[in-house]
Amino acid sequence: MSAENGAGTAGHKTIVYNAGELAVGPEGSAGNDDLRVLTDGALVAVDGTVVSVGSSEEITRSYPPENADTVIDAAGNAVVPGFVDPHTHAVFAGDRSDEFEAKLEGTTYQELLADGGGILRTVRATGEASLEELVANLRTHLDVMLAHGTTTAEVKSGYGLDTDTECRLLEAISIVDDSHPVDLVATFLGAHAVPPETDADAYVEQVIDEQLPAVANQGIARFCDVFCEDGVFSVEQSRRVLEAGLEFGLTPKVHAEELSHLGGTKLAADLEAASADHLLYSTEDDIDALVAANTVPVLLPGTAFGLGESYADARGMLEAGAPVALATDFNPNCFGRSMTFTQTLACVGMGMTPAEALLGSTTNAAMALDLPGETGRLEPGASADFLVVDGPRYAHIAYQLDGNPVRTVCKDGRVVAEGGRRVDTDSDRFEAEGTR
Ligand SMILES: N=CN[C@@H](CCC(=O)O)C(=O)O
Ligand SMILES: [Zn+2]
Repeated sequence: MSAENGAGTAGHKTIVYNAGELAVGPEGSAGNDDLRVLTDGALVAVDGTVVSVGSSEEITRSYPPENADTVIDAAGNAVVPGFVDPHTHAVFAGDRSDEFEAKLEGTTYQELLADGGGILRTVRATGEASLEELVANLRTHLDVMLAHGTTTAEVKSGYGLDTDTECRLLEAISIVDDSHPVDLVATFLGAHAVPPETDADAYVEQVIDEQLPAVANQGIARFCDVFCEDGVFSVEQSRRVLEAGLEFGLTPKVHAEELSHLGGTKLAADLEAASADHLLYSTEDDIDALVAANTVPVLLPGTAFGLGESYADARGMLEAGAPVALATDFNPNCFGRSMTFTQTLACVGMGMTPAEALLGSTTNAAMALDLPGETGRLEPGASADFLVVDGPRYAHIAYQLDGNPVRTVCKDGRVVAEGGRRVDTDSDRFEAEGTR
């Protein structure tokens, strides 16, 4: 279906045509605007930037496919923007699949954590891992994310809980960002759990006095996040960390109202955080505060699904005018790397429409990461990060229950994954397997 034909002169030209539907992005600036869809659509990009979108007829007349370097005949399948996953904990070591079994038998997430399991267990395994192992693990996870359509992802530190390991995690993120097609945004999450035999207040001081200056000096993290939760960090402790992060130029994010209602959503609004994430126990009042502060609600239906909890009130948030974003929350407690499964859960579990789920996985997710306004769209000026879906309509992303509905992934106008596998951009295999 795709071909690299080496026809280029100046600038690498990419063309995709015969898209049953081409999802361009929201009609307006973002948020809850309707999704703009072109039928029998096409797109052309030069050097990784979209220069034109329109009907296949118009585009192939102005830009003949034989003059392009990367040619994709979508053969009637839908084409959508690459997904932005705005909340992951994808850099860690160790395995917690036995905790999945324990939870099925009734042990709660909080009980595991209080017993030194959960996050603290991953912290022990991560502390023993070398930088090379962390880099290799992260690459493996990103290959899977990419093959499921994620072209930009946030990755948090948070399994270090000491200065050296937190910085090592951020370094791993930076190394992989430089050498993997998925664009990464790094978040510092030193306040992810209280280390064993440590007083929470004393640990908060350590995060502020030791970890934050080292992280700021390293210059990799853009955001500072906190797990604001009963039995983890209080609203006041969270505020101290986030305000200190702001002084170092790190924009706040908050894990809020995941397991109980504590006040993290209002804290996020008060600090004009980029996002407040989880929100399973947020109230209408909390959501109004987020909307007024332009803080993006990031919902993680995979976590609720895995924990057997009720989902966040996505419909209430959309009705309140919030630009609901979606994320995988990929971590050892929620071992899901697929933004397509996330969209299925958003639709079936939270009553979002496939269009809302797609906007939540593209433009709204980009807003949660303060990315430039064109991110997550297929309009002139945007990066040519797009997916060919296995089906004629974009609704197939959320509709298909049996695997990976993403056929082809293009990053910056080049094919980087096909048939569920990452491929080498420089390879010539598309000439052999292509349509021409
Ligand atoms: N809640 C805090 N952090 C993760 C879970 C991390 C873990 O259990 O390892 C989350 O967002 O769900
Ligand atoms: Zn999280």
